[in-house]
Amino acid sequence: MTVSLSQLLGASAGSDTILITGITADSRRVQPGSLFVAIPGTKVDGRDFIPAAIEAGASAILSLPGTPVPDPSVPLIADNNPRRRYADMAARFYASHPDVQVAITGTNGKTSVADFLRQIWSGLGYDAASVGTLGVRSQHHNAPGGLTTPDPMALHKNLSALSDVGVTHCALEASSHGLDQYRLDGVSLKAAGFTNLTRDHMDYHKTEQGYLFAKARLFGELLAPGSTAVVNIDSRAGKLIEDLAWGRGLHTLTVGRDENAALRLMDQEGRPDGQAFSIGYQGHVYPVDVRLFGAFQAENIVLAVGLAIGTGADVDKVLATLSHLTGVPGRMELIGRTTKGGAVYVDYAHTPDGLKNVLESARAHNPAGLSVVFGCGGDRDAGKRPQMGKLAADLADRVYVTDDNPRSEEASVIRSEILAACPDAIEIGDRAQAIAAAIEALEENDMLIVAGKGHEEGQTVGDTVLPFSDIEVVKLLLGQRTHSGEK
Ligand SMILES: CC(=O)N[C@H]1[C@@H](OP(=O)(O)OP(=O)(O)OC[C@H]2O[C@@H](n3ccc(=O)[nH]c3=O)[C@H](O)[C@@H]2O)O[C@H](CO)[C@@H](O)[C@@H]1O[C@H](C)C(=O)N[C@@H](C)C(=O)N[C@H](CCC(=O)O)C(=O)O
Ligand SMILES: Nc1ncnc2c1ncn2[C@@H]1O[C@H](COP(=O)(O)OP(=O)(O)OP(=O)(O)O)[C@@H](O)[C@H]1O
Ligand SMILES: N[C@H](CCC[C@H](N)C(=O)O)C(=O)O
Ligand SMILES: [Mg+2]
Repeated sequence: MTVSLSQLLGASAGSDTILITGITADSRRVQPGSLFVAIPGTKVDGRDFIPAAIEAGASAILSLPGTPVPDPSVPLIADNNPRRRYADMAARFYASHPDVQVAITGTNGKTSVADFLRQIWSGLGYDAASVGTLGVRSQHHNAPGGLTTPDPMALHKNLSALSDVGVTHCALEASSHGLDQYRLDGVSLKAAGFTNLTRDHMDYHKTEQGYLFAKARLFGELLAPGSTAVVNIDSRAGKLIEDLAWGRGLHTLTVGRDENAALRLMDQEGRPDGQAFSIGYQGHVYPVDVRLFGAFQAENIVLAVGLAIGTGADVDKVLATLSHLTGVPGRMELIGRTTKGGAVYVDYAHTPDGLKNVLESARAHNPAGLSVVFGCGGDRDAGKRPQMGKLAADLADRVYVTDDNPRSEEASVIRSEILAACPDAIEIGDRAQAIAAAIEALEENDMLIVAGKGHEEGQTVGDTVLPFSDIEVVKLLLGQRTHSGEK
C-alpha cells in the first residue's frame, strides 16, 4: 500500500512524486519508502536515529522544526508536536474505519466497558468490535494485543481492517499513556466514556493532576463538537469531566449511583449466580438481571448502556440485550470450585481501587472465608504497593503476596514493599505455588480471588516473558482440562 506524501499532509490532490509505503516511529522498522517519525522519548532521542532511518530507505522525516536531516533529498516535515501529527497521518494512511467509534477512559473498567458495549451492539444486530487490553475482539476474529491503546499506525491498521470486513461499531480503550502520547488523536469519535479516576501510573504522570489532565484530553480536546460524553459522575473527577464536556458544548449523558445521574444505577443485589439491579432513565425503572459477579460490573454495564444510547440506540432495545451479557475474560471470572466447595475467581485488579472493589464485591457474597493472592508489577507506580497491601490485610481473611511481572525490578523487593503494610500475609514468590497454597487452604464456602493478571498469558521477569496464566494454573490445580489439553 502506498499513499502520496501530500495526501498524508492533508493536501487535496496527491500531485507529488514522493510515495510513502508506511509510517513508523521506530527506526528499526523503517522499510524503503517509509516515513520516519523522529520523537524525543524518555529513554532515547528518536532524532538520533534519522541517519539509520535514511540508510534503511526512509523517504521523509517527521520531527521538530530545525531537526537536521543529513540527506537533502529526504524532506523534513516539521511540526512542534510530531506525535500528534503522526496520529493525523496514520489516520490518513489507513483512511477507512468503522462508522461509529467510541473511546473509553478511566483508571479501572475500560476493558470491561468496551467489551460490554461490543456485546450490546452485537445484540442489537450491529457488526461490532473492541480494541484494547484484550487485543482486537469481533465476531470475525480475536487477536491478542500488546498495548491497551496501540500506537497510531497499529491502531488505524486495525480500524481499517475491521471496516474492510464489515465492522460498523468499534469500542476503543483510551489509556492515559495513549492519550498523553496523542495515540488516539487521529480517531474520529462519536462518543467517549469515563469510568472513574483513582490512583495509578504515578511513575509516568508524576502527579494526580497530570494523570487527570491526560484523561481529560479525551473530553477537552479529542471529542469533536456534536459528539457525546458519557460520564460516570460518582467521583469528583467524573463531575469535573462532565463540566469540561458541558463547557465545550458537547452532548453529555451522566451515569452512576449518584441521584443526579441521567442513567441511574439502583437497587443492586448479589445473587448466587450473579446480580440484579435497576436502571432509572427518563422516569422509567428498568430491572436488570445478569450472570456476572462484582458490584463494579454494574457500573461498567450502565456506562456501556449510556454509550450505546449516546450513539443512537433505542433504550428499550439496549436494555433487552443485557440478559445475554457474558463475562469479560479474567475480570471476576469464576474458574471453578475445589472438591471441598471453595470458589476460585481470577480477576485483573492491579490498582488499590480495583483491589478494594473486587474484595468488597467478593465479601458481599458472604463467603465463609475470603483469600486473595496478588503482587504488584515492577517498573510501575511503586506507591500503590503498600496501599494494596493494606487493603488486602483489611478486606481479606488470608493474604498471599506473590510476584506479578517484576520486569527489571528485584521481585523480593516489590514483595517486601507490599508486605510492609500486611506483615501477616503469607509470602510465596513463585506465583503458581502461591495459588496452589491458597487453593489448598480453601474450605467449604470460602472464596479465593487471584488478582492482578486476569487474561495475561505471561510473567515478565527482566526482559523475558515466561508463559504463565492464572486461569490455566487454577484450572490445572482444580483438575480441569486446560487449553493445552494437559491435566
Ligand atoms: C512509557 C511509554 O509509554 N513509553 C512509550 C514511549 O516511549 P519513550 O518515549 O520512552 O521512547 P524511547 O524508548 O525513549 O524512544 C524514543 C523514540 O525513539 C525510537 N527509537 C528507539 C530506538 C531505536 O533504535 N530507534 C528508534 O527509532 C522509539 O521508537 C521512540 O519513538 O513512546 C513509544 C513510541 O514512540 C512507545 O512505544 C512507548 O510505549 C512503551 C512500549 C510501553 O510499554 N508503554 C506502556 C507503559 C503503555 O503505554 N501502557 C498503556 C497502558 C497503561 C494502562 O494500564 O492504563 C497502554 O496503552 O498499553
Ligand atoms: N468500575 C470499576 N471500578 C472499580 N474497579 C473496577 C471497575 N471495573 C473493573 N474494576 C477492577 O479493575 C480490574 C480491571 O478491569 P478492566 O480490565 O475492565 O480495567 P481497565 O481500565 O481496562 O484496566 P487497564 O488499565 O489495565 O487497561 C477488574 O478486574 C476489577 O478488579
Ligand atoms: N496496563 C497495566 C496492567 C498491569 C497489570 C499487572 N499485571 C502489572 O503487570 O502490573 C500496566 O501496564 O500498568
Ligand atoms: Mg484495559
